Amino acid sequence: MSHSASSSVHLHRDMPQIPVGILGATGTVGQRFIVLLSSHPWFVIQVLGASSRSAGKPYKDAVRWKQTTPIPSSVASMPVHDCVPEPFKDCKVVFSGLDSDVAGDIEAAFRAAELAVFSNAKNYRRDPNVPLIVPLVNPNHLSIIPQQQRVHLNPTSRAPQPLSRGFIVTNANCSTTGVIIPLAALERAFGPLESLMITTMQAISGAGYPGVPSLDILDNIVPYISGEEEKIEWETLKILGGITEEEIEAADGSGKTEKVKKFDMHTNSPLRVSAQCNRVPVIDGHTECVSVRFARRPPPSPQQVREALAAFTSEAQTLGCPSAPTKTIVVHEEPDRPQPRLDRYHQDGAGVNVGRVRQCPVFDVKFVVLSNNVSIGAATSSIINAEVAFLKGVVQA
Ligand SMILES: NC(=O)C1=CN([C@@H]2O[C@H](COP(=O)(O)OP(=O)(O)OC[C@H]3O[C@@H](n4cnc5c(N)ncnc54)[C@H](OP(=O)(O)O)[C@@H]3O)[C@@H](O)[C@H]2O)C=CC1
Ligand SMILES: N[C@@H](CC(=O)OP(=O)(O)O)C(=O)O
Repeated sequence: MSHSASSSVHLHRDMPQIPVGILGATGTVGQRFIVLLSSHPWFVIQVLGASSRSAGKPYKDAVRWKQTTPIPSSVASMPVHDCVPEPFKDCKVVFSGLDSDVAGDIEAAFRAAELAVFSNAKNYRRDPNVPLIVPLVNPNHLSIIPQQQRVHLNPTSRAPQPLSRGFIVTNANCSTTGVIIPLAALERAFGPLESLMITTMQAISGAGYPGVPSLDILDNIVPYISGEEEKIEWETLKILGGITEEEIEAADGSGKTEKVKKFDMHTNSPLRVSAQCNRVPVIDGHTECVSVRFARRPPPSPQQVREALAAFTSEAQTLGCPSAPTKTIVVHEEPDRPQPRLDRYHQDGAGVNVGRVRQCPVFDVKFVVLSNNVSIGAATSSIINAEVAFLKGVVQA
């Protein structure tokens, strides 16, 4: 596929071809899945799903294709199915780009049918047993999956039995994803963060297709995106927090104890986050202005921050995930970068761009982040999450 494939795929040349399905295959995120997966070294698109408006049609007739490359010939004539588990039963992984109005019930039905679901939708991000993973930051949160499988029993077995293969993994909101990668790099280098102020300028593709009416967004900025600020403020705590383990009394009345994992939501080092979100007339690429105060005093200098960002590597990269960017964070020195039109397709949109790192007279440092909302902000994250799951043996090839 892209950028990093040449450097890492050879490490996993023996990986068998893995059948995958896509839910919401006709949407903005679904189309990005099609483009990325059609040249993936391991994953092979086997089944496509969308609404009843699309089901029964060949993909090329169901989709309003908005990508800059043609529909891959391998999927153009594939039939679109309803989003029910049966046609997907042989898929090792199901990627979901479903509208959140319907993702909740559909993804739960797929999990119950023992399918591994990697979702972009917001529905299960707050679930205490579902990992919320930005693959360049916290793939270690996959360790909650056995607990999720114990809680959601297999409905087809006679005696109550945990799921053995079905689970849901979510990725984060696209603005959370862009900003959390440099923040994780700073925490790793300089210890806990104390306060964050984040102002976003979000692309219209974030609202799906057809999205925001042209008469609202041309020559304009809309200073409101429903639910977005709360998502950034809350998701940041779940992703940057670790997982704790507690011994509690087992619910079966036997008097035995059991270990229960919990997301710690950054409770040991309280982090205050304030986000303000704006929709701007850019097609792809979310820009975010960030000010950070560190807990440790004295704080790092802007130069130390630049060096720490540039040096940051993710576990996904060291594991050899073929879709992980070679450079997780590109640090720009030019005074007027990053810019969406110039920087959003660098590394196929799999990494993030940071620039304008400088002293903040109110907090400690401030900088600008640019991330591709439909790539690392959506489909690319799900794909890397699935790659990590295979490399860690969470999903068997
Ligand atoms: N766009 C972005 O940048 C990001 C989006 N997300 C999230 O990803 C998900 C998809 O977003 P996006 O691609 O923008 O949305 P779109 O509106 O572009 O696509 C929605 C998809 O869901 C399908 N769908 C709608 N209703 C049903 C139904 N009743 N049953 C089955 N399928 C249905 C549509 O199929 P059909 O064509 O047949 O109607 C389509 O394939 C959302 O949950 C969104 O919040 C997350 C991060 C970033
Ligand atoms: N709300 C984001 C895109 C999105 O769908 O977010 P979420 O996956 O958190 O619902 C935007 O409009 O740019």
